[in-house]
Amino acid sequence: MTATLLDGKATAAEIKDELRTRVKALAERGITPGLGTVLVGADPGSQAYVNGKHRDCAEVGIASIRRELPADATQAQVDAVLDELNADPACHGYIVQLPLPGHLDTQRVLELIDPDKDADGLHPVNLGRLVLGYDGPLPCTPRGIVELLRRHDVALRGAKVAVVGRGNTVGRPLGLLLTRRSENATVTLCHTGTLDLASHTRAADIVIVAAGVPGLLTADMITPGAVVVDVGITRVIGPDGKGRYTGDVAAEAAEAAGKLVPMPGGVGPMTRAMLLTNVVERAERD
Ligand SMILES: Nc1nc(=O)c2c([nH]1)NC[C@@H]1CN(c3ccc(C(=O)N[C@@H](CCC(=O)O)C(=O)O)cc3)C=[N+]21
Repeated sequence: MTATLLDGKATAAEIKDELRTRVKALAERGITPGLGTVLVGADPGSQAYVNGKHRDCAEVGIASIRRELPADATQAQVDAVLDELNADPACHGYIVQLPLPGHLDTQRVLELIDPDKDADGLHPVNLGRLVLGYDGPLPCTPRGIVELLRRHDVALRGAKVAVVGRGNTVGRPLGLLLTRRSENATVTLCHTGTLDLASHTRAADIVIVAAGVPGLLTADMITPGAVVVDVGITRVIGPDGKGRYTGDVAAEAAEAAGKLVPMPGGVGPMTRAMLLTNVVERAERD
């Protein structure tokens, strides 16, 4: 069997079309949504991601506010940029590109973001709102996964979902999102240390792998026909000596799935579309 691919790139393009309409409606009210990015250092991967976000903004009519600091920026310099964006009425939401250089305090930085401008939905206040079931910006990758499944009629209500990975950006908030009353999935939150991990993934209708371990999910770990979502994105050096990104789902597991959200072309483009959505939603409340 060959899995049906759920095309995140095409779905993200649909969402961007919808956002373009909403941005036009905002323009009639004299509002231009603005997304800020803060990049510290010159890591080529991070630069590429940030460039992608600004391209996305241009496509839908969101204004880009770009702040770049050198790799040796002091904590005080970073703090000053966040103070400035928090105070800037043209900036409806912003993100600080992670990971930050090791000498900076990531927790402090994330806590300095005004929770109402937290386009990533990763501020402790917003993760707390998610726990409590209050409204707030939702984390982009979990929201993107739920939106992609919804738009492809993958039922969550009553589904058994195994999430592999308990990180703060994907696995843990995804478990919270999927168990909300509006989704009503039954979630088993696993990690690479879970005893007999395969027994949990085999029992699931939907397996979402976000562990950052290339090839972790093998064919014997799923029930044939299951829905499989690959969230892994790890840079590896190929046999040709060139760098490339690889997911957490082994090729044979991708074959055995009924539906597959692939990497690339799946969760990544949806994450970016949800970042734009968070900013437009915030601007609509102006
Ligand atoms: N504060 C913060 N927020 C983030 O959301 C954040 C971050 N830091 N640090 C790094 C990770 C990684 N990330 C990706 C988003 C999209 C793709 C993506 O669109 N990938 C394409 C392939 C690459 C491309 O075509 O550009 C795909 O999967 O098809 C990848 C990775 C967001 N991150």
